[in-house]
Amino acid sequence: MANTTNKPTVDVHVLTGFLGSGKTTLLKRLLDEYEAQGKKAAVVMNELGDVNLDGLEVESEVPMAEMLGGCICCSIRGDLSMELKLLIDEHQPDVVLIEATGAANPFEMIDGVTETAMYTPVELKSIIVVVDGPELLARSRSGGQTFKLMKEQIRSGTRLLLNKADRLAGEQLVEAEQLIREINGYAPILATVRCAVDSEWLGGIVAFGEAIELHGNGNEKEHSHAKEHVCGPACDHDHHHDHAHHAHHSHEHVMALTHYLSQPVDSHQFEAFLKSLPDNVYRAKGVVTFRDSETASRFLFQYAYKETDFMRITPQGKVHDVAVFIGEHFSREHLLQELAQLETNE
Ligand SMILES: Nc1nc2c(ncn2[C@@H]2O[C@H](COP(=O)(O)OP(=O)(O)OP(=O)(O)O)[C@@H](O)[C@H]2O)c(=O)[nH]1
Repeated sequence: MANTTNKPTVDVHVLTGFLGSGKTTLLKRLLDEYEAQGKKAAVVMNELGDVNLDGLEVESEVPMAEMLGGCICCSIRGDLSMELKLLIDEHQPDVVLIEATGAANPFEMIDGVTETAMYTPVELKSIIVVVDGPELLARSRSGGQTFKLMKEQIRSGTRLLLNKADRLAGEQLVEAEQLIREINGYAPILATVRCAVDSEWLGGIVAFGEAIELHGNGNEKEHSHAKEHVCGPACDHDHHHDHAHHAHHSHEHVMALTHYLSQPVDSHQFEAFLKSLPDNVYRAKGVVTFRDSETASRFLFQYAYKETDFMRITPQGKVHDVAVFIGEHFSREHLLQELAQLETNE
Protein backbone atom coordinates (compact mmCIF):
# COMPACT_ATOMS: atom_id res chain seq x y z
CA MET A 1 0.00 0.00 0.00
CA ALA A 2 1.27 3.41 -0.79
CA ASN A 3 1.42 5.49 2.33
CA THR A 4 2.71 8.87 1.36
CA THR A 5 2.23 10.36 4.79
CA ASN A 6 5.23 10.45 7.07
CA LYS A 7 3.50 8.34 9.70
CA PRO A 8 4.09 4.59 9.73
CA THR A 9 1.10 2.45 8.76
CA VAL A 10 -0.45 0.72 11.73
CA ASP A 11 -1.47 -2.90 11.19
CA VAL A 12 -4.95 -3.82 12.37
CA HIS A 13 -6.13 -7.33 13.11
CA VAL A 14 -9.70 -8.20 14.01
CA LEU A 15 -10.31 -11.12 16.37
CA THR A 16 -13.82 -12.38 16.15
CA GLY A 17 -15.74 -15.50 17.01
CA PHE A 18 -18.70 -16.63 18.95
CA LEU A 19 -19.25 -15.74 22.62
CA GLY A 20 -16.87 -17.74 24.77
CA SER A 21 -15.02 -19.27 21.83
CA GLY A 22 -11.58 -18.19 23.08
CA LYS A 23 -10.96 -14.70 21.65
CA THR A 24 -9.51 -13.30 24.86
CA THR A 25 -7.32 -16.37 25.21
CA LEU A 26 -5.94 -15.71 21.72
CA LEU A 27 -5.61 -11.99 22.37
CA LYS A 28 -3.38 -12.65 25.36
CA ARG A 29 -1.16 -14.99 23.34
CA LEU A 30 -0.78 -12.42 20.60
CA LEU A 31 0.01 -9.66 23.09
CA ASP A 32 2.71 -11.80 24.69
CA GLU A 33 4.21 -12.47 21.27
CA TYR A 34 4.20 -8.79 20.29
CA GLU A 35 5.87 -7.96 23.55
CA ALA A 36 8.49 -10.66 22.99
CA GLN A 37 9.21 -9.16 19.56
CA GLY A 38 9.44 -5.64 20.94
CA LYS A 39 6.35 -4.40 19.09
CA LYS A 40 3.86 -2.11 20.71
CA ALA A 41 0.30 -3.37 20.57
CA ALA A 42 -2.93 -1.61 21.49
CA VAL A 43 -6.36 -3.13 21.90
CA VAL A 44 -9.92 -2.17 21.09
CA MET A 45 -12.44 -4.21 22.99
CA ASN A 46 -16.11 -4.35 22.36
CA GLU A 47 -18.48 -5.95 24.81
CA LEU A 48 -22.22 -6.24 24.69
CA GLY A 49 -22.49 -5.56 28.39
CA ASP A 50 -21.54 -2.44 30.23
CA VAL A 51 -18.41 -3.81 31.80
CA ASN A 52 -15.36 -5.04 30.05
CA LEU A 53 -14.53 -8.23 31.86
CA ASP A 54 -12.12 -9.44 29.21
CA GLY A 55 -10.17 -6.22 29.55
CA LEU A 56 -9.37 -7.11 33.11
CA GLU A 57 -7.39 -10.08 31.80
CA VAL A 58 -5.05 -7.89 29.79
CA GLU A 59 -1.93 -6.36 31.34
CA SER A 60 -2.69 -2.83 32.42
CA GLU A 61 0.17 -1.27 30.45
CA VAL A 62 -1.39 -2.28 27.11
CA PRO A 63 -3.23 0.77 25.70
CA MET A 64 -6.87 -0.08 25.39
CA ALA A 65 -10.06 1.49 24.08
CA GLU A 66 -13.25 0.00 25.37
CA MET A 67 -16.51 0.20 23.51
CA LEU A 68 -19.21 -0.99 25.82
CA GLY A 69 -22.94 -1.43 25.72
CA GLY A 70 -23.34 -2.23 22.07
CA CYS A 71 -21.91 -4.06 19.19
CA ILE A 72 -19.18 -2.55 17.07
CA CYS A 73 -20.75 -3.47 13.81
CA CYS A 74 -23.99 -1.59 14.08
CA SER A 75 -24.77 0.75 16.91
CA ILE A 76 -21.27 2.17 17.13
CA ARG A 77 -19.77 1.49 13.75
CA GLY A 78 -18.84 5.11 13.19
CA ASP A 79 -17.31 5.26 16.62
CA LEU A 80 -14.98 2.40 15.82
CA SER A 81 -13.02 4.48 13.34
CA MET A 82 -12.89 7.37 15.78
CA GLU A 83 -11.78 5.16 18.67
CA LEU A 84 -9.10 3.65 16.48
CA LYS A 85 -7.80 7.03 15.46
CA LEU A 86 -7.73 8.35 19.02
CA LEU A 87 -5.97 5.25 20.26
CA ILE A 88 -3.35 5.48 17.52
CA ASP A 89 -2.80 9.22 17.97
CA GLU A 90 -2.39 8.88 21.68
CA HIS A 91 -0.24 5.77 21.87
CA GLN A 92 1.35 5.32 18.44
CA PRO A 93 1.22 1.53 18.49
CA ASP A 94 2.73 -0.70 15.79
CA VAL A 95 -0.40 -2.80 15.74
CA VAL A 96 -3.99 -2.66 16.97
CA LEU A 97 -5.94 -5.77 17.85
CA ILE A 98 -9.71 -5.43 17.84
CA GLU A 99 -11.53 -8.01 19.88
CA ALA A 100 -15.11 -7.94 18.70
CA THR A 101 -18.04 -9.22 20.62
CA GLY A 102 -19.44 -12.57 19.61
CA ALA A 103 -22.40 -10.79 18.06
CA ALA A 104 -20.49 -8.45 15.79
CA ASN A 105 -20.84 -8.88 12.07
CA PRO A 106 -17.32 -8.80 10.64
CA PHE A 107 -18.32 -7.31 7.31
CA GLU A 108 -19.68 -4.22 8.99
CA MET A 109 -16.44 -3.87 10.91
CA ILE A 110 -14.37 -3.91 7.74
CA ASP A 111 -16.20 -0.72 6.84
CA GLY A 112 -15.42 0.79 10.23
CA VAL A 113 -11.73 -0.04 10.06
CA THR A 114 -11.24 1.06 6.48
CA GLU A 115 -12.97 4.34 7.29
CA THR A 116 -10.20 5.07 9.77
CA ALA A 117 -7.75 5.05 6.87
CA MET A 118 -9.10 8.44 5.88
CA TYR A 119 -7.80 9.96 9.09
CA THR A 120 -4.66 8.04 9.86
CA PRO A 121 -2.58 5.40 8.05
CA VAL A 122 -3.95 2.00 9.01
CA GLU A 123 -4.21 -1.25 7.16
CA LEU A 124 -6.58 -4.06 7.99
CA LYS A 125 -4.32 -7.09 7.81
CA SER A 126 -6.39 -10.02 8.90
CA ILE A 127 -9.63 -11.22 10.37
CA ILE A 128 -9.02 -14.11 12.69
CA VAL A 129 -12.07 -16.12 13.58
CA VAL A 130 -11.97 -18.28 16.69
CA VAL A 131 -14.49 -21.05 16.16
CA ASP A 132 -15.86 -22.86 19.16
CA GLY A 133 -15.65 -26.43 17.81
CA PRO A 134 -18.20 -28.16 20.06
CA GLU A 135 -20.60 -25.22 19.80
CA LEU A 136 -20.34 -25.18 16.01
CA LEU A 137 -21.28 -28.86 15.77
CA ALA A 138 -24.16 -28.44 18.21
CA ARG A 139 -25.48 -25.36 16.39
CA SER A 140 -25.12 -26.94 12.97
CA ARG A 141 -27.51 -29.64 14.12
CA SER A 142 -30.07 -27.26 15.56
CA GLY A 143 -29.73 -24.54 12.87
CA GLY A 144 -31.25 -21.16 13.66
CA GLN A 145 -30.02 -17.60 13.91
CA THR A 146 -26.92 -18.34 15.91
CA PHE A 147 -25.68 -20.87 13.40
CA LYS A 148 -26.22 -18.29 10.66
CA LEU A 149 -24.12 -15.77 12.53
CA MET A 150 -21.41 -18.36 13.12
CA LYS A 151 -21.33 -19.09 9.39
CA GLU A 152 -21.14 -15.41 8.63
CA GLN A 153 -18.16 -15.02 10.94
CA ILE A 154 -16.40 -18.07 9.50
CA ARG A 155 -16.97 -16.79 5.99
CA SER A 156 -15.33 -13.49 6.80
CA GLY A 157 -12.11 -14.96 8.19
CA THR A 158 -8.67 -14.80 6.68
CA ARG A 159 -7.48 -17.24 9.34
CA LEU A 160 -9.60 -19.71 11.22
CA LEU A 161 -8.92 -21.41 14.52
CA LEU A 162 -10.92 -24.51 15.29
CA ASN A 163 -10.66 -24.10 19.03
CA LYS A 164 -11.60 -26.34 21.96
CA ALA A 165 -10.24 -29.30 20.02
CA ASP A 166 -9.77 -31.02 23.39
CA ARG A 167 -13.53 -31.30 23.61
CA LEU A 168 -13.94 -33.00 20.25
CA ALA A 169 -13.44 -36.72 19.62
CA GLY A 170 -11.40 -37.63 16.52
CA GLU A 171 -14.32 -37.98 14.13
CA GLN A 172 -15.98 -34.83 15.50
CA LEU A 173 -12.82 -32.87 14.80
CA VAL A 174 -12.89 -34.07 11.20
CA GLU A 175 -16.57 -33.22 10.91
CA ALA A 176 -16.06 -29.72 12.33
CA GLU A 177 -13.15 -29.10 10.00
CA GLN A 178 -15.15 -30.21 6.97
CA LEU A 179 -18.05 -28.02 7.99
CA ILE A 180 -15.77 -24.99 8.30
CA ARG A 181 -14.17 -25.77 4.97
CA GLU A 182 -17.58 -25.86 3.28
CA ILE A 183 -18.36 -22.41 4.67
CA ASN A 184 -14.99 -20.85 3.87
CA GLY A 185 -13.00 -22.52 1.14
CA TYR A 186 -9.95 -20.29 1.33
CA ALA A 187 -8.68 -19.43 4.79
CA PRO A 188 -6.22 -21.73 6.53
CA ILE A 189 -7.75 -23.70 9.41
CA LEU A 190 -5.77 -24.65 12.49
CA ALA A 191 -7.19 -26.89 15.23
CA THR A 192 -6.19 -25.61 18.66
CA VAL A 193 -6.61 -26.14 22.37
CA ARG A 194 -6.83 -22.83 24.23
CA CYS A 195 -5.76 -21.11 21.03
CA ALA A 196 -2.26 -22.54 21.36
CA VAL A 197 -1.07 -21.59 17.89
CA ASP A 198 2.37 -22.62 16.71
CA SER A 199 5.23 -20.23 16.11
CA GLU A 200 4.80 -20.39 12.34
CA TRP A 201 1.21 -19.21 12.65
CA LEU A 202 2.18 -16.50 15.11
CA GLY A 203 5.02 -15.45 12.82
CA GLY A 204 2.56 -14.97 9.96
CA ILE A 205 0.53 -12.56 12.05
CA VAL A 206 3.07 -10.90 14.29
CA ALA A 207 6.17 -10.71 12.14
CA PHE A 208 4.77 -10.30 8.65
CA GLY A 209 1.32 -8.90 9.28
CA GLU A 210 -0.17 -10.39 6.08
CA ALA A 211 -2.35 -8.44 3.70
CA ILE A 212 -6.02 -8.98 3.89
CA GLU A 213 -7.94 -11.15 1.52
CA LEU A 214 -11.37 -11.87 2.80
CA HIS A 215 -13.38 -14.80 1.69
CA GLY A 216 -16.89 -16.08 1.62
CA ASN A 217 -18.72 -18.83 -0.20
CA GLY A 218 -21.22 -16.44 -1.70
CA ASN A 219 -24.11 -18.81 -1.19
CA GLU A 220 -26.21 -16.10 0.29
CA LYS A 221 -26.46 -13.55 -2.43
CA GLU A 222 -28.66 -11.41 -0.25
CA HIS A 223 -26.68 -10.70 2.84
CA SER A 224 -29.10 -9.13 5.25
CA HIS A 225 -27.42 -8.00 8.38
CA ALA A 226 -30.74 -7.20 9.97
CA LYS A 227 -31.92 -10.76 9.65
CA GLU A 228 -28.76 -12.47 10.73
CA HIS A 229 -27.66 -10.26 13.54
CA VAL A 230 -27.93 -11.81 16.96
CA CYS A 231 -27.77 -9.43 19.86
CA GLY A 232 -27.45 -9.92 23.56
CA PRO A 233 -29.80 -8.40 26.07
CA ALA A 234 -27.80 -5.18 26.22
CA CYS A 235 -28.03 -4.64 22.48
CA ASP A 236 -31.36 -2.91 22.20
CA HIS A 237 -31.04 -1.23 18.85
CA ASP A 238 -33.63 -1.45 16.15
CA HIS A 239 -32.84 -4.48 14.04
CA HIS A 240 -34.50 -3.01 11.02
CA HIS A 241 -32.74 0.27 10.85
CA ASP A 242 -30.67 1.50 7.97
CA HIS A 243 -28.51 -1.46 7.14
CA ALA A 244 -29.90 -1.66 3.66
CA HIS A 245 -27.47 0.75 2.10
CA HIS A 246 -24.41 -1.21 3.02
CA ALA A 247 -25.65 -4.72 3.51
CA HIS A 248 -26.93 -5.93 0.20
CA HIS A 249 -23.94 -7.43 -1.46
CA SER A 250 -22.68 -10.97 -1.43
CA HIS A 251 -19.40 -11.65 0.29
CA GLU A 252 -17.59 -13.96 -1.98
CA HIS A 253 -13.88 -13.44 -1.63
CA VAL A 254 -14.22 -9.91 -0.29
CA MET A 255 -11.14 -7.75 -0.54
CA ALA A 256 -10.19 -4.29 0.65
CA LEU A 257 -7.57 -2.04 -0.92
CA THR A 258 -6.37 1.18 0.70
CA HIS A 259 -4.32 3.67 -1.28
CA TYR A 260 -2.96 6.99 -0.04
CA LEU A 261 -2.90 9.55 -2.84
CA SER A 262 0.32 11.47 -3.18
CA GLN A 263 -1.05 14.18 -5.51
CA PRO A 264 -4.20 16.17 -6.13
CA VAL A 265 -6.19 14.73 -9.03
CA ASP A 266 -8.38 16.11 -11.78
CA SER A 267 -12.05 16.03 -10.76
CA HIS A 268 -13.36 14.91 -14.17
CA GLN A 269 -10.79 12.18 -14.55
CA PHE A 270 -11.42 11.01 -11.02
CA GLU A 271 -15.15 10.81 -11.49
CA ALA A 272 -14.69 8.97 -14.79
CA PHE A 273 -12.38 6.55 -13.01
CA LEU A 274 -15.00 5.84 -10.33
CA LYS A 275 -17.70 5.38 -12.95
CA SER A 276 -15.51 2.89 -14.79
CA LEU A 277 -14.76 0.74 -11.76
CA PRO A 278 -15.48 -2.90 -12.52
CA ASP A 279 -18.69 -4.44 -11.13
CA ASN A 280 -16.75 -6.44 -8.60
CA VAL A 281 -15.67 -3.27 -6.81
CA TYR A 282 -18.89 -2.47 -5.04
CA ARG A 283 -17.79 0.17 -2.63
CA ALA A 284 -15.20 2.94 -2.62
CA LYS A 285 -14.77 5.94 -0.40
CA GLY A 286 -12.15 8.38 0.68
CA VAL A 287 -10.82 11.90 0.58
CA VAL A 288 -9.34 13.59 -2.51
CA THR A 289 -7.96 16.98 -3.42
CA PHE A 290 -9.03 18.30 -6.83
CA ARG A 291 -6.35 20.31 -8.60
CA ASP A 292 -8.81 21.83 -11.07
CA SER A 293 -11.04 23.44 -8.47
CA GLU A 294 -10.16 26.95 -7.40
CA THR A 295 -8.41 26.50 -4.12
CA ALA A 296 -7.43 22.89 -4.49
CA SER A 297 -10.54 21.85 -2.54
CA ARG A 298 -10.80 18.66 -0.59
CA PHE A 299 -13.71 16.33 -1.15
CA LEU A 300 -15.10 13.33 0.62
CA PHE A 301 -16.21 10.84 -2.01
CA GLN A 302 -18.49 7.85 -1.85
CA TYR A 303 -19.07 5.26 -4.50
CA ALA A 304 -21.56 2.42 -4.39
CA TYR A 305 -23.11 0.55 -7.28
CA LYS A 306 -22.05 2.99 -9.98
CA GLU A 307 -23.34 5.97 -8.02
CA THR A 308 -20.84 8.60 -6.97
CA ASP A 309 -21.24 11.28 -4.39
CA PHE A 310 -18.87 14.14 -3.58
CA MET A 311 -18.99 16.43 -0.61
CA ARG A 312 -16.70 19.41 -0.12
CA ILE A 313 -14.98 19.25 3.24
CA THR A 314 -12.83 21.60 5.24
CA PRO A 315 -11.14 19.17 7.55
CA GLN A 316 -10.19 20.16 11.05
CA GLY A 317 -6.81 18.72 11.80
CA LYS A 318 -4.86 16.53 9.44
CA VAL A 319 -6.83 14.36 7.02
CA HIS A 320 -4.95 12.41 4.37
CA ASP A 321 -5.97 11.93 0.77
CA VAL A 322 -6.91 8.30 0.59
CA ALA A 323 -9.06 5.94 -1.43
CA VAL A 324 -10.48 2.70 -0.11
CA PHE A 325 -11.98 0.03 -2.34
CA ILE A 326 -14.02 -2.95 -1.21
CA GLY A 327 -15.11 -5.68 -3.56
CA GLU A 328 -14.63 -9.24 -4.67
CA HIS A 329 -11.82 -10.76 -6.70
CA PHE A 330 -10.79 -7.45 -8.21
CA SER A 331 -7.29 -6.76 -9.44
CA ARG A 332 -5.36 -4.59 -6.99
CA GLU A 333 -2.66 -3.99 -9.58
CA HIS A 334 -5.12 -2.70 -12.11
CA LEU A 335 -6.64 -0.21 -9.67
CA LEU A 336 -3.23 0.90 -8.43
CA GLN A 337 -2.11 1.51 -12.02
CA GLU A 338 -5.17 3.60 -12.74
CA LEU A 339 -4.66 5.58 -9.56
CA ALA A 340 -1.01 6.18 -10.41
CA GLN A 341 -2.15 7.43 -13.80
CA LEU A 342 -4.59 9.87 -12.18
CA GLU A 343 -1.84 11.14 -9.91
CA THR A 344 0.55 11.81 -12.78
CA ASN A 345 -1.87 13.13 -15.43
CA GLU A 346 -1.55 16.86 -15.86
N1 LIG B 1 -11.91 -26.79 27.04
C1 LIG B 1 -11.45 -25.68 26.50
N2 LIG B 1 -11.76 -24.47 27.03
C2 LIG B 1 -11.29 -23.35 26.43
C3 LIG B 1 -10.47 -23.42 25.28
N3 LIG B 1 -10.16 -22.15 24.90
C4 LIG B 1 -10.74 -21.32 25.79
N4 LIG B 1 -11.41 -22.04 26.73
C5 LIG B 1 -12.20 -21.54 27.88
O1 LIG B 1 -13.38 -20.96 27.37
C6 LIG B 1 -13.76 -19.84 28.15
C7 LIG B 1 -13.93 -18.63 27.26
O2 LIG B 1 -12.64 -18.22 26.76
P1 LIG B 1 -12.34 -16.72 26.37
O3 LIG B 1 -10.99 -16.67 25.81
O4 LIG B 1 -12.69 -15.82 27.50
O5 LIG B 1 -13.44 -16.55 25.23
P2 LIG B 1 -14.00 -15.21 24.55
O6 LIG B 1 -14.30 -15.58 23.15
O7 LIG B 1 -13.07 -14.09 24.79
O8 LIG B 1 -15.32 -14.98 25.38
P3 LIG B 1 -16.35 -13.71 25.28
O9 LIG B 1 -15.54 -12.49 25.49
O10 LIG B 1 -17.33 -13.99 26.36
O11 LIG B 1 -16.97 -13.77 23.93
C8 LIG B 1 -12.68 -19.67 29.19
O12 LIG B 1 -13.12 -20.26 30.37
C9 LIG B 1 -11.50 -20.42 28.61
O13 LIG B 1 -10.65 -20.92 29.60
C10 LIG B 1 -10.16 -24.71 24.73
O14 LIG B 1 -9.47 -24.88 23.73
N5 LIG B 1 -10.68 -25.78 25.37
